[in-house]
Amino acid sequence: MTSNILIYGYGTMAAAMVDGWLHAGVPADTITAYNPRPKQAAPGVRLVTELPETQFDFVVLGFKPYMLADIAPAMQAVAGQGTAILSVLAGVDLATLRRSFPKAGGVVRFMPNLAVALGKSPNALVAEGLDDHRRDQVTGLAEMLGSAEWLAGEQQFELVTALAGSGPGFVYRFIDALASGAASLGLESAQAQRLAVQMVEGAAALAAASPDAPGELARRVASPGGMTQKGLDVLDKDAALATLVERCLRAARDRGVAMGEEARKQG
Ligand SMILES: NC(=O)C1=CN([C@@H]2O[C@H](COP(=O)(O)OP(=O)(O)OC[C@H]3O[C@@H](n4cnc5c(N)ncnc54)[C@H](OP(=O)(O)O)[C@@H]3O)[C@@H](O)[C@H]2O)C=CC1
Ligand SMILES: O=C(O)[C@@H]1CCC=N1
Repeated sequence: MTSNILIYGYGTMAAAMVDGWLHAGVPADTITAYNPRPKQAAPGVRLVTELPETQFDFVVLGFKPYMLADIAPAMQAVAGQGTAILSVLAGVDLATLRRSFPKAGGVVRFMPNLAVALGKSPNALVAEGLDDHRRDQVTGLAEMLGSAEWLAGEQQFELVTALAGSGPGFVYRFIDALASGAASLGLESAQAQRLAVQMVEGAAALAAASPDAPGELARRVASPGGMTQKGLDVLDKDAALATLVERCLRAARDRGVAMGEEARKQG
């Protein structure tokens, strides 16, 4: 792919996407990163602190959602008819993006997670105004970072963001809880953390490779009358874990809806 890409706001998420694209073979000299303050960019990537005056094929919005209304006016020069806007901004809907970039060729909500750096992120996508060629290119850019998960509509985008975008944060909490629980029960803490991380990596790889659902895999781990079932009984009592996780996803989703509302009012 020879398209040129502007990263607008080179923070944690955008830098991880750049790492993923470089790892997948995107030439570094096709990527320009704009950040208002100087930063170390990935090798070969041009980092600028003044916005270039040229137009780009893709512009990735990598700043915080609440900044959109202040930033968009200054961006019109880089986002013309030939530009697709790729927004990772949590909560910000297509209509707000469209209003913010009326001259752009199309707008895309592109929701990744930090595993993009390893090419292992599910990437949720919805778009407006893209022609078929651009849509194929967006699919290709997403697949380089993991997978391209086009959604039929935008209604559940905040829930998908809570699950697949925020999700690593929730899994890290669970890994932490496993490690600190084992440490409280007597295991050396660095060893507990190592074991917890490797166990989750293997368990996720097995779930990804298996045709069976996670529930069935859990059943297989739990030998009848054995240890695992006793542990699962604790998680399952009064649907404790399921209830907690649903509350967690609802809270994250509702915050996304609220952030989108704020961006809509400002825009
Ligand atoms: N972190 C994650 O896992 C995920 C994040 N997202 C989304 O990614 C976006 C960025 O989040 P994240 O990377 O975590 O946050 P960061 O704070 O790491 O990144 C924000 C970036 O925006 C830059 N910035 C600040 N002001 C401006 C400006 N006026 N113009 C251009 N850039 C500016 C910051 O520069 P400086 O550091 O110099 O202030 C920084 O590089 C958010 O919209 C979030 O919703 C989506 C999915 C997952
Ligand atoms: O916490 C956030 O708002 C962003 C969206 C998904 C992950 N991080």
